[in-house]
Order: sequence, then C-alpha cells, then structure tokens
Amino acid sequence: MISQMIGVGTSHAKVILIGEHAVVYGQPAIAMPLPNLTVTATLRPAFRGQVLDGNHFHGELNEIGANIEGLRQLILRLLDKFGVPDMTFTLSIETNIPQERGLGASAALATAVTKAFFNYFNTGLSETERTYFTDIEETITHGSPSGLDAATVHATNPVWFVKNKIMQSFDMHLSGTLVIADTGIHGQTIRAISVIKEQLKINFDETYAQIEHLGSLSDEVRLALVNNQPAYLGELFSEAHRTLRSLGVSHPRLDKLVTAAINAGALGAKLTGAGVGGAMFALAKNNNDAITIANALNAAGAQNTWIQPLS
Ligand SMILES: C[C@@](O)(CCO)CC(=O)[O-]
Repeated sequence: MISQMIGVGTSHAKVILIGEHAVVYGQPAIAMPLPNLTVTATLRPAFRGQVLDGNHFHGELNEIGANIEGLRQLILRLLDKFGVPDMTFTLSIETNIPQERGLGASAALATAVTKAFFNYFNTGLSETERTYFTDIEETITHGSPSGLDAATVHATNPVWFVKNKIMQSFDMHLSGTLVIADTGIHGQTIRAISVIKEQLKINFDETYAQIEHLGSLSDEVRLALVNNQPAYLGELFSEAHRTLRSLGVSHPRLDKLVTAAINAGALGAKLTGAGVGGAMFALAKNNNDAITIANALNAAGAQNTWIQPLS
C-alpha cells in the first residue's frame, strides 16, 4: 500500500441542544457542531515504537492508561485494517476540546484518528466506515452510545437524529447566541445512563413518560429553530433541564449555572450531554447578552465559557 509521509485528520466538538438520554431510548435529538473546538491527529512513521503524543497523554500504545482503552482498541483495529499491525509510528493529538464534559471530545478524537490513518494510507473514507471506526472507540468509552456524538462531530449543520433510523442535517434560521459553560466536573456518561436505567426499573411508567416528554420537546425545538422563535426555544430548553434534573442526571453545579444564566437574562438554559457534571448552555438573544451571561456564568464558578452564534 502506498502511504503518505504523514496522515492528518481533524474533527470538532458538538453540543446536544435537546434529546440527550431520551435518544438512547429511540426518541429524537438535535445536536450541532462547535467548529471552534477542534482536534487534529497527525500520524507520522517512526523508527521505533507505537507512540501516542497528546495534551492529555503521552506514551507507548500498549502502556497507556485504561482511560483511553477505547482509543487504543481503535488504533489496533485501524492497523489491522491496513495490514500493518507492527507499524512503528508517532500519533500526535492536539485538541482544545475539554475532555469528559459532554462536548463530544472522545467521538471527535476517534474520528480525527480514523481520518489520519485513512489519509496516511491514501484511502477514501466512507461515512459508514467513519461511523464504524468511531463506534469502536465510543462503545468502549461510553458503553452503548446512541451514535449522536459520532454523527455530529463530523457534521457542518445541526443534526436531527433518531438512533439507528434518521440522521438528517437541517438549516436553522434562529437569531440567537449560545453560551456554553463547563462546570469543571467530569461528566460521567456510563454512570448517567445507568441512573436512568435504575429509574426505569423502579418506576417505569413515570420515567418513560419523562423520556417521551423529552422526545416531544425535540420536535418542538426543531420547529422553533426553523421558525426563528428564540423566546419559545428558551422555554423549551429550560423545561428540558427540569426534566433531566428530575430524571437524576443533573448536578448542583449545573443547576447553579442554569440559575445564574437565567438571572443574567438568558431566554433558557439546560445541561448538555450526559450530565452528572460536564457542561450546560444558555440561549442569549444576541451577542451582547451572551457576553453578560458568560460573565455571570464565570462569576458563578464556570471553569470556562464559549460563545457560539446560532445563525
Ligand atoms: C447521554 C447521551 O444521550 C449523550 C452523551 O453525549 C448518550 C448517547 O446519546 O449515547
């Protein structure tokens, strides 16, 4: 196989606007790309070793910590696919996506690494293959992912997603700005998913009704995005946060940031991603309001904030 001197792959973060958790049970969800938070993987041949060199880890592939087992398994599968299990290389990873905050860092990393290998071996990468390889990492890191993260870290538009059924990008026409804030606490996808599984065991009817309610909020959010109804959209986001909180996947720090955003003039706010830590976002009317809200979030203890216009 003819290879390039180096192989480069990039991908970006995502924010789930609505439908997290409910998407695991077949309800629709909407997520959008965050193009300013990116990851770049660069694969270079080396004289010895199979070395990962990233901001969050450095070392031999076989000695790397258990927290990146998903990435290790993905790389082994890629080496296998290209028939070079013993290839010696350095894989450099540069990223500004915060890890384990529900912003798609692991799916973005898996996609960037997959692209770097395909690029190195001069091979076209189909969407099916990209999803297949990204899922190898995601399944180990997150248990049984819905596929929403994997779909959105490669998208250029918002994605309407129903597990194993629909993945559709759509245009929104909303005047408004998102302010995303990091609680500084690691989100815990596997734990958060099991919180809801437990709730279903204890009280199926009520829990399932809440999951369906989140699904119906996704329908409404899509309409509000397309019809430019920011005030209504804000209410829908806040209602989703209340529902996720009553399902047990919020966190006092997330609730504090949601309240701070609303008090600072946000139209609505909610956690995003799996919750139990991680990130939240607020919807601001415009960029000026977004700055005021970001300041309020920082004052309320956010570790970091990002402003993302919606139009
Ligand atoms: C909690 C969840 O809905 C989102 C995690 O980013 C899990 C999933 O969709 O796989």
